[in-house]
Amino acid sequence: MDASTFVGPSGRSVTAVTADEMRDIDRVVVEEIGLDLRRMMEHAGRGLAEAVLRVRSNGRSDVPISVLAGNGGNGGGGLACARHLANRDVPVRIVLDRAPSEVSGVTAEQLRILEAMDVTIESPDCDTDTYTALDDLVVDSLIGYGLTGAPRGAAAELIETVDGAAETIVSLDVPSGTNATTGEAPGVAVEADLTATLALPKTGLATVGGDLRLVDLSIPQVVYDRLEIEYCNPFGGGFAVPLSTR
Ligand SMILES: NC(=O)C1=CN([C@@H]2O[C@H](COP(=O)(O)OP(=O)(O)OC[C@H]3O[C@@H](n4cnc5c(N)ncnc54)[C@H](O)[C@@H]3O)[C@@H](O)[C@H]2O)[C@@H](O)CC1
Ligand SMILES: [K+]
Repeated sequence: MDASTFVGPSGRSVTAVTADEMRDIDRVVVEEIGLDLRRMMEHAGRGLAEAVLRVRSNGRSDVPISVLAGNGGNGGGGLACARHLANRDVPVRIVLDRAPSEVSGVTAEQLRILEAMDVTIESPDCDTDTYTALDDLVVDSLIGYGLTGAPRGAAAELIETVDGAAETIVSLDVPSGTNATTGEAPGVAVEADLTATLALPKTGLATVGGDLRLVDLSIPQVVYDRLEIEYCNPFGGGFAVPLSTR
């Protein structure tokens, strides 16, 4: 992928990375720098919430929000976002692609916080009609760069439902069902109006529709230097920037 495909507001090129390169970045950040997933997930959740609130303030200021969440890092970022929304009295509910008891790791920690806040949490064992009646504004955090093969099970059902039901979809990192490296969809995929992608754009986003926003995870320059990935802080004095493609 041509490194100049993505352009920040200053007109400067922003390097795109494959899923494998992003995994390498995550590994160096965690293992060599000590910036752990919990911390980065908080940045992801806040950046996503800020993007969602911008969309909602743009003529949709009273609309409730459904946050679709999977069990991985992508779902955890969506759950952290939901906390910020609930803290601002935005009517928000969580729609999981599995039972709450099957959510694990750091993502389960995010879920426990929402349970303690009494945020509504639905899962496939809920009443079917309720489960699939999504709100007009949907946050898609089912699957990120960890997609393997065509979406299956409840995740696939939710992707199909959201594409038909929601007026506006904001996806985290990549639209769920889209291969982050190639942009191809091996099965159903979310059609996002806006994708809030994390740290650096993923190469596959070059061929995906909708607007694009880059959210800072606070990954230091040294990480990119160690991996010989060209990086010049694209955020300026802020923490998120719109990206365009060329
Ligand atoms: N620096 C980072 O690494 C951070 C990453 N975050 C997010 O975490 C994501 C990566 O996390 P993970 O590696 O846990 O992976 P993902 O969360 O992208 O995907 C794993 C989840 O997707 C499900 N899944 C994968 N393929 C599926 C299929 N075909 N059908 C149904 N379900 C499927 C898996 O069961 C699992 O629940 C990134 O895309 C990013 O959005 C952020 O939340 C936090 C910071
Ligand atoms: K997603």
